[in-house]
Amino acid sequence: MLELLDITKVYKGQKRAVDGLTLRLGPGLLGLLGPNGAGKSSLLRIAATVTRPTGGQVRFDGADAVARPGALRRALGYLPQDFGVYPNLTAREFLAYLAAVKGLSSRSARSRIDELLELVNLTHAARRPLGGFSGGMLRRVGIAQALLADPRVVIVDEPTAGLDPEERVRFRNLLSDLAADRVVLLSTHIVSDIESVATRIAVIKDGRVRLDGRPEDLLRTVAGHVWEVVVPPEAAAGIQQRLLTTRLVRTADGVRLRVLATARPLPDAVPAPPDLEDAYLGVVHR
Ligand SMILES: Nc1ncnc2c1ncn2[C@@H]1O[C@H](COP(=O)(O)OP(=O)(O)OP(=O)(O)O)[C@@H](O)[C@H]1O
Repeated sequence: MLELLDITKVYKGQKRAVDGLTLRLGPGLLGLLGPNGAGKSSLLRIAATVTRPTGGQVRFDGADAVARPGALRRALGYLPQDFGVYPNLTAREFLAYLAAVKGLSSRSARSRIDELLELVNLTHAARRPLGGFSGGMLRRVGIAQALLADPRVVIVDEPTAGLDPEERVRFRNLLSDLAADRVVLLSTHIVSDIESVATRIAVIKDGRVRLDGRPEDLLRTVAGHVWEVVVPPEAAAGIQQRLLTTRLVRTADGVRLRVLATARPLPDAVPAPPDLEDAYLGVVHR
């Protein structure tokens, strides 16, 4: 449905932010996972037709969405990373304004806005100016505006930044529901944001796809390579320098390290079942 084909993006005087990247998206939630600066936001801005790629094609239902972005824009809900609001408008006024921009009739906008305010848990704050909203509340307004026109394609850039744990869970579930019959593309550098909801994960680094598959494909890349070991606190730093450490927990007995290694890295190390965090770090540092 939405195809990003051999996309490159070069900003003036910079290295390639996106470097020949291809993703073909159908219904489901694709989690775009990558460290800071990997090129996630650049790619999402291109997919949302906000920025033009330096090279490559964006195709929506087979048609060129760079030359003629109208069809994709009408089908799109987009939450950019740096989402801005008008501080003097109330949540309801702001959403009504954006609904008008998107061409929704005022009657259907009104009921849709009620529904969305409820969905993002902001009904109680609907009549308050956005200037007084917390970061998490503003993020939820951003999510609501992305869903205004009942989009077929939902693109959200680091949507859980600033949300508290309860809001994160709520939001994960919401996106998972949406993805049942829509294209949902979500970028994050936090593995737990997409754990258990992504049907597909693309790990990107330096503007390239390092792995693209189901969560179980990602897990398979480190099967048999995850180890846990408890070491005295004074030994932990040295091991961390030598081995890729995916977790460190201080316990009463010492420091419990989780490390990636192709063979048993220390005599006391025991094998552990891999999780997505191990697999992601393994792919990024490979
Ligand atoms: N408008 C811009 N002008 C110049 N360089 C840019 C611009 N936007 C991004 N870059 C550069 O492109 C590279 C990729 O950035 P991008 O924001 O796409 O990555 P990201 O994976 O989204 O990272 P983050 O999670 O930090 O937002 C970085 O080196 C960044 O400095």
